[in-house]
Amino acid sequence: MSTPIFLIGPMASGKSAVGAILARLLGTTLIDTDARVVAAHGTIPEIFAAHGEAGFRRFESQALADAVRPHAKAAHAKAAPGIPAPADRCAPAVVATGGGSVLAAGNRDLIATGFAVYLLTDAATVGPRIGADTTRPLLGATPLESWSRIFAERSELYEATATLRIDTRGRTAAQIAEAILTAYRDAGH
Ligand SMILES: Nc1ncnc2c1ncn2[C@@H]1O[C@H](COP(=O)(O)OP(=O)(O)OP(=O)(O)O)[C@@H](O)[C@H]1O
Ligand SMILES: O=C(O)C1=C[C@@H](O)[C@@H](O)[C@H](O)C1
Ligand SMILES: [Mg+2]
Repeated sequence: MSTPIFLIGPMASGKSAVGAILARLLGTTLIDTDARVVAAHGTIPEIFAAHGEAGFRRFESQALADAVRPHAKAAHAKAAPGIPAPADRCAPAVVATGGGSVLAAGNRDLIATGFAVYLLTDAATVGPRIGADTTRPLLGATPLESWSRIFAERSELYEATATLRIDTRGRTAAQIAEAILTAYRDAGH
């Protein structure tokens, strides 16, 4: 089983958009943990309203664990004597994480089992993307101020969790996906 690719980074950095292109390049479909949480539990604002941020984080951790479970199973089978190794050529899982997934140590440990790509960006770049945002409850009434504060709080966690950091500023999602694929291959995956 190939090493899974995890995309990490702040809200609107492009994890879902880049992930969809990267997955297509690799011949697989994107696993978007936010989308899985929404499919199972309702919209993100609804979840925050009903269960608080803590409830959302529990669903997020579960979605992340479910995303990597097939990989962990295959890695175990490979190590177990007498069990044939799974095909090595299957496409790696591409996982777009939620922006706050790095907050929990358990999530960071899971992400560290794969190739973790930090999509670096800044307030000037995401400003136009989050201006009228109603889908990200943490951004509230002053999205850019909230984004900047949250980014400052988490920046070190993104850096520490990443295998690779990509500066996404001034690049299209397609260019970023291509750069990740090249780095992933260069790293021997
Ligand atoms: N490199 C890019 N250039 C231009 N637009 C981009 C780029 N990357 C993403 N976008 C756009 O920015 C918006 C936010 O991107 P996306 O939803 O992928 O962010 P995200 O990191 O998944 O955010 P979240 O953490 O909230 O899930 C989307 O409209 C997307 O199409
Ligand atoms: O950065 C965050 O805390 C979040 C990012 C989004 O991906 C969603 O997971 C949610 O809006 C929270
Ligand atoms: Mg996303």
